[in-house]
Amino acid sequence: MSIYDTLNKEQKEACFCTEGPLLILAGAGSGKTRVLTHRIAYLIAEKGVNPYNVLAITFTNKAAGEMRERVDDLVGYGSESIWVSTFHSMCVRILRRHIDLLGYDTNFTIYDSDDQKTLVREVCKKLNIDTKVYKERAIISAISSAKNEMVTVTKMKKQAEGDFSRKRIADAYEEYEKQLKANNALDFDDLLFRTVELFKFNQDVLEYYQNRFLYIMVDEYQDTNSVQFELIRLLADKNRNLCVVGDDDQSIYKFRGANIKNILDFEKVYEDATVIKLERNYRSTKTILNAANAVISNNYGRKDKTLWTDNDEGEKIRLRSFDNAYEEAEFVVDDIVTVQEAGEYGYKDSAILYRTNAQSRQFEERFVNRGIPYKIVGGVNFYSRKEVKDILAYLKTIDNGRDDLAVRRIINVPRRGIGLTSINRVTNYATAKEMSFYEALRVVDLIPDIGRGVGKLESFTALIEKLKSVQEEMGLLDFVRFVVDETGYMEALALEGTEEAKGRMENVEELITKAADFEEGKAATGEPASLSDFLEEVALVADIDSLDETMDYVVLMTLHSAKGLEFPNVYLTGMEDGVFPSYMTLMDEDKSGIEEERRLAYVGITRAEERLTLTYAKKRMVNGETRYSKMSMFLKELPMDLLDSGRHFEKSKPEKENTYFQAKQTFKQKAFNATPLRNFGSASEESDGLEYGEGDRVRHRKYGDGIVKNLVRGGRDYEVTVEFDRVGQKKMFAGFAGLVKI
Ligand SMILES: Nc1ncnc2c1ncn2[C@@H]1O[C@H](COP(=O)(O)OP(=O)(O)OP(=O)(O)O)[C@@H](O)[C@H]1O
Ligand SMILES: [Mg+2]
Repeated sequence: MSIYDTLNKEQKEACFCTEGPLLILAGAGSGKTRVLTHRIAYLIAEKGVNPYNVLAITFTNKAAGEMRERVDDLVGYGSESIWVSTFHSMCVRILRRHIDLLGYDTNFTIYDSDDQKTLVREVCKKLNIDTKVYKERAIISAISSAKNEMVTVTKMKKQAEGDFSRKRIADAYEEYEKQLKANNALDFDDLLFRTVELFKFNQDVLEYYQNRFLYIMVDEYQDTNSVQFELIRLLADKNRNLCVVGDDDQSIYKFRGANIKNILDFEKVYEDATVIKLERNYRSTKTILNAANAVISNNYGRKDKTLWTDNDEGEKIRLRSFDNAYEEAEFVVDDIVTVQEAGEYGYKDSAILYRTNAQSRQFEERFVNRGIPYKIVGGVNFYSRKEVKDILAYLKTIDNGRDDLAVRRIINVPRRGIGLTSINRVTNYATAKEMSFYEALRVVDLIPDIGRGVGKLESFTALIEKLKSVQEEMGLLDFVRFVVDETGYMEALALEGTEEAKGRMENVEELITKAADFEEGKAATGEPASLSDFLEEVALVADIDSLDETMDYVVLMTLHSAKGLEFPNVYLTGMEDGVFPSYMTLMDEDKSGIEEERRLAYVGITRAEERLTLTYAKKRMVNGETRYSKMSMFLKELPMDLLDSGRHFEKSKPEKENTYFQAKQTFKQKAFNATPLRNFGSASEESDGLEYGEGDRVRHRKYGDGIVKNLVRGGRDYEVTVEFDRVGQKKMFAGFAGLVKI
């Protein structure tokens, strides 16, 4: 039996159609991603294509990793030489090699949205732009849209002629670009835009990549934007072996410039394109699929598609209403526990989906109280936390002294008595002399009015220089540790002694663990782990990438993050008009907003394999205000015969009330007993939350086996000391360590 026998007729056709442009247009769960994987395998194993000549683009780094693994399973060799990556990672890789052609250093820094905000604030200050009139967020989004549409500063200025407020935005864009360049930094949108520029103005570089990428594949094509399309078009121009897969019904990133036209017009751009439709869904029960089809059929202007499945009818979809968000969360968490205890679905089989990140809190609190392992994807991204950004700013300063934002961020963190006046003087001097902030610091004694601050500034520079000088001699992990110690960062947190400071220390530890992982990963491929590479990886990890299927935890995330994923048991929560669809889209005259929300509902419903629960609350706090809402219009679009809406009527019966009351009591009892460990999976329901004790042998995913020497209870967690067989003694927080008794 060959590996392709597991594909149906249309899937096989798509898999074997390797030459020329190909559009695979198909609904959710029809095996698009699976076909891509098999197609790569086919190219390599059957057509003898060198893996080096294959480029596959996925939506997340995690999906890229999975695709590579699957190809490896299928073919058994070569998967490491395929370029499987997100658009952003691909562009970083290309720019690191060639961006000097555009006048940047190849060790450029990547700015995230926080850095962008800081920069825009500075730009507004410099240009005297009133941020009450021109909101920072609006400026950022105008710049971002411009870049996604490949509108340069010059072009925007031209477009803005005669329009004062657009001209102000264009001015801001210009200054923003100037500062980015001066900082040798790129924002996320630049990664794509600059790569397109690189290709457009350097024919030989473009040709090099055209000759390399003989076969190009793009997953989740419906969410590509103009600049991404241009990039693909340029790369595929010579060989035209371009295969894109997508579902116009799942286009949900319009707010990030995704252009649904890219998929709808594919056949116009590539007139000779083969189009293959996949109509059989392998993921969901008939009931779930029918519900999804019913909802999406309310959208206009879709490509006609029918999706069917041979799977079972399955359970009815449960619809539940609640008086408030508190009860909603209680029900969902309770239900997850019930099916887990009944042995029906493990924690990791259950996913809670919602429209906005803020909705996670209610669920999170209940999970913490009851000691149930869970993981929030999104929300406050680990890498957006202050302490993590601080340490990264140190590393950036060491790696690329030209990143002024990074240097200014940590010059007085921890406190060194360097005041704003001194910092401003250095900034002014740097601007006047057209040098970077750090360069100015290195010649600080030349700054005329610097005054008494000079000594402190000099010792800061001395510290950085010292760190730079030892960097070469140390491995990445040791170096990051050294930075954390030498800068006094951890010590300052330890001195604070608060719960919050302790949480921050844990996050710094987690960053160190990340460095260890990174070093190990590189070691496995025989490459050195450089600081620049590490910073690059960190800059690009989307939160979804941290999802680890081997861990048994409930996953919580927004509908946007859930794209491409599947779970046996799914809860779609907050199904209220004003929440989902969002208030903004409801108010809008233009119905395209509602249609986009409806596609999001379609994405949500089609994540479920077997069991789907839809919930809504009549009352909920939104932005600090109590809001009363009606059930979502999308719920009304569901055929009644697919729904089981029974139980919420029962709920008003006194008997049921009692059960509720009792259940609440038990929760309280448990909450009192449980140790609120963090959401890293090692929490259990026992009062101490740990399955090992002193003297036990345990296993750590990085350090291997060892023996527990000591366990000290801290405020939120245990500090465990383990003597590892391989690496000696290590101290760690239980909630992070993921130690398993052996
Ligand atoms: N021919 C097949 N035989 C058995 N299982 C299949 C087949 N094709 C796809 N599947 C399974 O169906 C599920 C959905 O497949 P996949 O994720 O590739 O769909 P998709 O079209 O990419 O979905 P989405 O639109 O959500 O991204 C997966 O679990 C996959 O393994
Ligand atoms: Mg997919």
